[in-house]
Amino acid sequence: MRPDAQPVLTARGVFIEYEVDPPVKAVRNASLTLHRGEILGLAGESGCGKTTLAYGLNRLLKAPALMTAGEVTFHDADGRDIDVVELRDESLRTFRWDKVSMVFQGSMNSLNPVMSIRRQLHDVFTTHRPGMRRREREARCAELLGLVGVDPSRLSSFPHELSGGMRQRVMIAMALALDPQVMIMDEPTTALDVVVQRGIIREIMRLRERLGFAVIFITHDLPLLIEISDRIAIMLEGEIVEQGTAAEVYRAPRHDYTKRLLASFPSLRGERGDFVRRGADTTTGDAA
Ligand SMILES: Nc1ncnc2c1ncn2[C@@H]1O[C@H](COP(=O)(O)OP(=O)(O)OP(=O)(O)O)[C@@H](O)[C@H]1O
Repeated sequence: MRPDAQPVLTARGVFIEYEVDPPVKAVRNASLTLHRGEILGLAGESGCGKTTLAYGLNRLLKAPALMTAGEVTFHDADGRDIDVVELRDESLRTFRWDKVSMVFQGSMNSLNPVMSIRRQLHDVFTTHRPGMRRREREARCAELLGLVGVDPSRLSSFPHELSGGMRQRVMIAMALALDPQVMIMDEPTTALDVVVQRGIIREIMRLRERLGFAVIFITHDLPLLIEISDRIAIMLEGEIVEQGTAAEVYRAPRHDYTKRLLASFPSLRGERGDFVRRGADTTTGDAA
């Protein structure tokens, strides 16, 4: 984490329930702070509430999920604080794409199969930047694809003509389109094979360096988080039981659950950063 980093998103005392019978208390008293430009890893076993919390932070919860208590504040780059829980309609829509965007595991399957990549990327701008001229939009769409390692000639392709990894890169390009200050990534590469995963994660790290957005990166893959995160929050049964720098969590875990989680990954050796640094360092043309 950069030592002078200011908070960009804070959550305090968040409780989220699924109002089913009996009710499921999926998130209990969760508090976290995301600083500008940092990567906060959120780890924990399946069902501990990671996705529910992420949806809560981005106001994507749908019935029967309900945030029953808590505060979520976005600290905008212009100095304003935005009460995320209070956002409605247009202001909520703007917030979601402009300020905070999200990439999730199944994102790549949410591309419209009968629309070209060009049209889908252009749509983001026609909706959110109606004043943008066509030529400028086209240039920006090509630039975005280039940023995520997909050849801009792919603008003319349809989703089925791209590999899963390329489709997920397109979704990351879309999430980047409006220069968000925060990206929430929920298992963004889990459905992809390991080599493709590595390429995409390296790309995300590079983009973060270049564009300066902060990331909440959610996964049950703790070794990966230790490699890429500035700080890590560990979730257990709806609660955040431990938060610290990646080095603290790795070297001196405090909570029993964190210790068990670490012990369950015998591969946890080597220096931090190996994962991202290993292998080819640049991406040219199409990536898988
Ligand atoms: N629609 C729903 N109705 C009732 N309970 C739900 C619903 N969706 C999720 N839950 C429950 O809420 C809890 C948290 O689920 P959540 O998906 O947030 O966990 P997770 O940590 O993201 O898991 P995974 O790593 O498997 O995605 C779980 O107990 C889950 O069964």
